[in-house]
Amino acid sequence: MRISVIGCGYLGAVHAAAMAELGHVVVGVDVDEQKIARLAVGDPPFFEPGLPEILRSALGSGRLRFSSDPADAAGAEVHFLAVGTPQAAGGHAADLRFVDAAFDALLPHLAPGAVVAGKSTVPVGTAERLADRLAEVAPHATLAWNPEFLREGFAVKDTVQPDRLVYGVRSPEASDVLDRVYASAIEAGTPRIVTDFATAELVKVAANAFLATKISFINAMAEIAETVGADVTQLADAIGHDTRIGRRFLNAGVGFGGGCLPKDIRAFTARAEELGRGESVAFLKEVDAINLRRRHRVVELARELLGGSVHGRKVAVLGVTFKPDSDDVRDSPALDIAVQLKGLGADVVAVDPEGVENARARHPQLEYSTSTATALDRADLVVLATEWAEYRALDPAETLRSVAAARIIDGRNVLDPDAWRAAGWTYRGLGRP
Ligand SMILES: NC(=O)c1ccc[n+]([C@@H]2O[C@H](COP(=O)([O-])OP(=O)(O)OC[C@H]3O[C@@H](n4cnc5c(N)ncnc54)[C@H](O)[C@@H]3O)[C@@H](O)[C@H]2O)c1
Ligand SMILES: O=c1ccn([C@@H]2O[C@H](COP(=O)(O)OP(=O)(O)O[C@H]3O[C@H](CO)[C@@H](O)[C@H](O)[C@H]3O)[C@@H](O)[C@H]2O)c(=O)[nH]1
Repeated sequence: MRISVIGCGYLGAVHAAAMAELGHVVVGVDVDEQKIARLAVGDPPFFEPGLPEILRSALGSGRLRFSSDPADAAGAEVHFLAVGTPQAAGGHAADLRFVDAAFDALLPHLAPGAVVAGKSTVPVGTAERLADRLAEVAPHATLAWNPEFLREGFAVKDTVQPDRLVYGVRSPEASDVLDRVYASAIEAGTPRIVTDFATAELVKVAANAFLATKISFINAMAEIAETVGADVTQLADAIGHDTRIGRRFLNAGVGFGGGCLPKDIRAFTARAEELGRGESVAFLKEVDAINLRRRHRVVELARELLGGSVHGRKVAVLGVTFKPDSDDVRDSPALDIAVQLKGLGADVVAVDPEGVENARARHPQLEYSTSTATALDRADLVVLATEWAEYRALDPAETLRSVAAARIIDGRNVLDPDAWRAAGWTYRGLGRP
């Protein structure tokens, strides 16, 4: 099939390359010419495992190209909208300017029968508004909403083998077109839910709200565990054995960040308030508040371990990305902690295998390194903030030789407290003794 993908960021670039790998003929369109130039030569502008390989393979096959001109999307049977929907400046609602601009730019290029399939995460009601506009301006085309559930770090696998497909449609024809796009996943047994626009939009934000709530639930338990000397990791293991609860997304620590969960729960709350249903999701404000408290808790612990003040003390912050295997620093708890410590006068050196460039662009006031050894050298305190494999694998005895003082805060509860204490470290986790 001929496909266009409008917006080639973390979602769109992977979607475009994966669709071409599956045999479709794809054009990726983005307003960012630098991004397009890099993608066109097989050099992804961000880190995502497996993306360079499928990108180069798809470009080599001749089935994938990139453009900054929306006119190049003309002729596609399906146009996926994958532009950003960030938190609006000064508020909590989603900023839909990019969706509207991309949609408007696409309108003159829609062939008869074309399907415009929204992938971006949007407030409920957006699809209906866009469908009404389409009916006025390009009645020969159809709108569908096809939310995306990929996780960064696993984006290629999640795109090719999604857990489920959700189509918000108004006609069986639009659903049939999407079935042809996803034929290989459907043949492999991927469940598919065909529904209306509002349900499709809500499925996406409900899924992220649930995941965020699960994380904040366990972090709330961590707060209680800290108070009574209990161990939240054992608590999570124990409740996670109940298959109704499940162990996944019960890792207590510095909390959730990224370009999705934080902004999506805030936008959901803002939209529910607009609809006069703010009370239905009022708990999401608490989910957000618990999440942000965990970052402050690390800063508090740092002060405590350094005798009341971090001023002038060297703190090695291990990790700046919001999760491992990504270079994404949007709303990253790790970076926020580094910034807060720096704001209190600490001599912070932040280290990360992939995220330093993005972090520096946002917070140039911090000192960065890509070398763990440099960061650890004569540190008064080590904060493990993002659980990259190389930080999880640190050897306590060897690490001890680099630092000025053996103090560590394990912000992700991934180290073995006994091993670190046995090597002479003052170890503090979050919600574990
Ligand atoms: N990142 C994820 O893991 C993920 C997963 C599922 C859903 N989503 C949702 O997908 C959407 C995109 O997220 P992202 O993380 O890829 O964002 P991103 O910021 O990485 O990418 C958005 C891209 O859209 C481009 N763009 C903006 N205006 C444009 C226009 N008028 N025409 C063409 N391109 C334009 C930008 O230049 C940018 O490259 C958001 O709604 C997000 O919530 C993201
Ligand atoms: O037990 C856990 C699990 C995750 N996290 C944190 O939660 C955040 C989000 O993690 P994850 O969901 O794996 O990353 P994303 O790539 O942001 O993916 C989420 O957001 C995407 C964008 O909407 C959705 O498509 C995905 O389904 C949804 O998982 C990260 O900061 C993690 O460190 C925890 O603190 N504890």
